[in-house]
Amino acid sequence: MLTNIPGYPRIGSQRELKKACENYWAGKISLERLELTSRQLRKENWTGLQTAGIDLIPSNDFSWYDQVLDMCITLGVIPSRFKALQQTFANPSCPELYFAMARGYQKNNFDITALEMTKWFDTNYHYLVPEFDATQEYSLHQPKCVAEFKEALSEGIHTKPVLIGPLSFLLSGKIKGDDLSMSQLLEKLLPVYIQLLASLQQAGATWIQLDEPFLVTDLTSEVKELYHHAYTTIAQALPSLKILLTTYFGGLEDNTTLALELPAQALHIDLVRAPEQLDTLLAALPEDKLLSLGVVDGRNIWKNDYAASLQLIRKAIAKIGEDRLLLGTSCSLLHVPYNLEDETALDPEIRQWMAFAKQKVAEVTALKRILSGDDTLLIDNEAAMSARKTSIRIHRPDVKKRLKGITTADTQRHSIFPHRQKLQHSILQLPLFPTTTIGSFPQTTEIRQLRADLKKGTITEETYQADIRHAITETIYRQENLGLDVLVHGEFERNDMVEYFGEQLDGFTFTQNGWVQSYGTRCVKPPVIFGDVQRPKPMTVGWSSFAQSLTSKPVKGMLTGPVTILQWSFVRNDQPRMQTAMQLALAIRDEVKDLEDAGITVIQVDEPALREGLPLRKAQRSAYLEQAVKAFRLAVSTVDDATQIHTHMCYAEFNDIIEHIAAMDADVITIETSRSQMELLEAFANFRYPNETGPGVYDIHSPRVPGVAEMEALLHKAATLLPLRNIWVNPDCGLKTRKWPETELALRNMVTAAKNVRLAVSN
Ligand SMILES: CN1c2c(nc(N)[nH]c2=O)NC[C@@H]1CNc1ccc(C(=O)N[C@@H](CCC(=O)N[C@@H](CCC(=O)N[C@@H](CCC(=O)O)C(=O)O)C(=O)O)C(=O)O)cc1
Ligand SMILES: N[C@@H](CCS)C(=O)O
Ligand SMILES: [Zn+2]
Repeated sequence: MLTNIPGYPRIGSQRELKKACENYWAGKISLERLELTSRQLRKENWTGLQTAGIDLIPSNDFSWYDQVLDMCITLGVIPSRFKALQQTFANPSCPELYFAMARGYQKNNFDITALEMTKWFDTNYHYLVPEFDATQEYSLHQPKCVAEFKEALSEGIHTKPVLIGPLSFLLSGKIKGDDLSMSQLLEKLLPVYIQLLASLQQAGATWIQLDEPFLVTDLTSEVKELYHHAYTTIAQALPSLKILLTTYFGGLEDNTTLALELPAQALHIDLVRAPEQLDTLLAALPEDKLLSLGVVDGRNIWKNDYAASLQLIRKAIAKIGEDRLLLGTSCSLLHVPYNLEDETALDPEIRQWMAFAKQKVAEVTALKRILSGDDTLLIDNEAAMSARKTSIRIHRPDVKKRLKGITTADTQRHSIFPHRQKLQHSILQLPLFPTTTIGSFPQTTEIRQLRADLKKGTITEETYQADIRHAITETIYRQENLGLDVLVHGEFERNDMVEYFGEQLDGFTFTQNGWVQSYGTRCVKPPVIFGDVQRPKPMTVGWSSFAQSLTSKPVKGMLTGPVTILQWSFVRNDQPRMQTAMQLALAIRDEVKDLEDAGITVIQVDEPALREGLPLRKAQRSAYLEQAVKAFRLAVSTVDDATQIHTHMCYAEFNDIIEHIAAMDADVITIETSRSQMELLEAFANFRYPNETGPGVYDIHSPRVPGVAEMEALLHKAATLLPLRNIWVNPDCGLKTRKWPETELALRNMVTAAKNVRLAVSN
């Protein structure tokens, strides 16, 4: 039985890659230095996996920014707006084009927007969306997967190159224009894929992993046909290729036959998300196919329950024999932190229930050793499992009792929206097209350093608080000078919009170095929910009240919603997720009430991850959405009609969930729309969404400063889609990743654009 890891984290155990890339962008280090760090990180991963005893060690799971973008560059899927830049930087080893596609490019007389970015399935990882159009001609460009395979070989390590499979690549992208069908596109891409696979084979690769996570989603018959066509064509062109067709994040369900019919030598399945699929697969597996069992959870940080895993593995052995089985993690370990050994401050009781990437790899090999008779490993594991089940740290009867007592009235505002809107307009007295921001302002090195100093003990809590108050004061004045209508305090006291709340709630613990890549060089440190959640005391009221005391303009209270806290944490797996979400909702509800009592008239409860949590299968979606909406409503419905509730969402498509967005009944929703040129707003228009809406007018992921005319045009477009009195003006998302100069310029342009549009509509 071979052991198989579908992918490993790449940011570096001490975030070395993040630092190297950011220093390269800032001109502080050379390309050679960035490449050196990258090579060191790859080598560390490969040797670590080899030492652990893994047979199928992934390569090409490394990326400077994103693996989907890597594939775009490799196959030449480059939007026409980058062509001139491509010619300017003709040297293939120059990463200027690569980073420009990721981050936009606004220098040397170029002004090019980045590729759109969106969620990778139901994860907090974001990928860059490939743009396909009829004019593109595809060909192989700098195939990094070949280079990395050879690099590993030169280190004496034979790896398994990992590529996104042709259909998942195609389905993760957007076809621009009506003159290119999916099948035409596939016809153009396939020869280049084949050429790429042939190059890998020529370089000596044996197993090649093709990731096809779309196989766990609902597929049309056209797409199923394309799957057949693509894989048959590849197999005919390269009959000796050993393809490990890899699925994850769910079960194959109605795509089981399809997945088994595709000519691949092995199929990887996720038995953490969908253990029930094992029986079907074992019964239907063709005799010449191998099955890779993903039994160790690649999406969470809990220790593997060996007894449960062994039951699945033994069943598979009994049916098809050890030789036809591979054993591994459910998906790439990209979604978990590197190494639990680095966590010296974790409570030892909770720590013994956990496993990070390095420990998960060890779990895979341990399972194999137990199968060959090493029972000691099993005994330790059983002790950890039973300690967790019986720990008194987990259960709080008062929380469970409060949850049981929730009534429908607790999830409903007192009056319907039109009544609330009238009241709020008369109190807030805002102009048409009111301007606001989404909450965070630049988290400068100085602000982050303050927190680092506080942690190290080199400054006192008093100094920290005074310096944060100073940052808030400056930011309130900056916003007043810019002429914004509804202000924010800037979120300077927060390391992260979820971790900050996790640190203050009971039932959570948090790590020192549990970083996980979110997009590009941006990482998050998800807190860990291990038990019943409760708010011991107010979390944000002091900062919000202070900010409000500085100005006569409304300052939005700023909270993270229950579904987003759930989605961006590592969640306990001993009760249904939605039960945890409702506990979180009660904690946020208490905070909302305290903010209102403190005189905050506008309160924003962010739910950017509401869509991320959507089940991948349509049949399970409405149940999830009903519960998610209920959790949001429970969190906010405690307020009076006069208090304006905002919510915010980014990285979301709204077409298929718009009725649930409406059911959230937030007085104002701000959304990310600029990268898609307001395309996302059409869902709101088609549904005649009744409440107020702030479609983002500029992309905050890029340092690029949008011009007044550009934002004005977007607002005019919004005005054709929504009632004028309902439109707010704001960026796509928070500004924490930006620098102050570009932020001020962009916001000044945004306020001018709003003023121009006000004038235009009043004439
Ligand atoms: C809105 N988004 C978020 C998502 N998920 C979250 N959990 N949070 C989000 O905000 N998902 C969707 C999007 C993804 N977007 C982002 C945007 C920005 C970041 C980001 O900026 N990440 C930071 C790390 C943030 C943080 O926790 N900072 C801490 C520690 C900072 C640090 O590195 N300190 C240094 C010392 C100080 C220094 O020299 O700078 C150190 O420890 O070495 C803090 O501020 O205290 C990032 O840099 O990646 C993430 C997702
Ligand atoms: N209030 C948060 C929302 C991010 S999705 C921010 O502004 O950063
Ligand atoms: Zn956002």
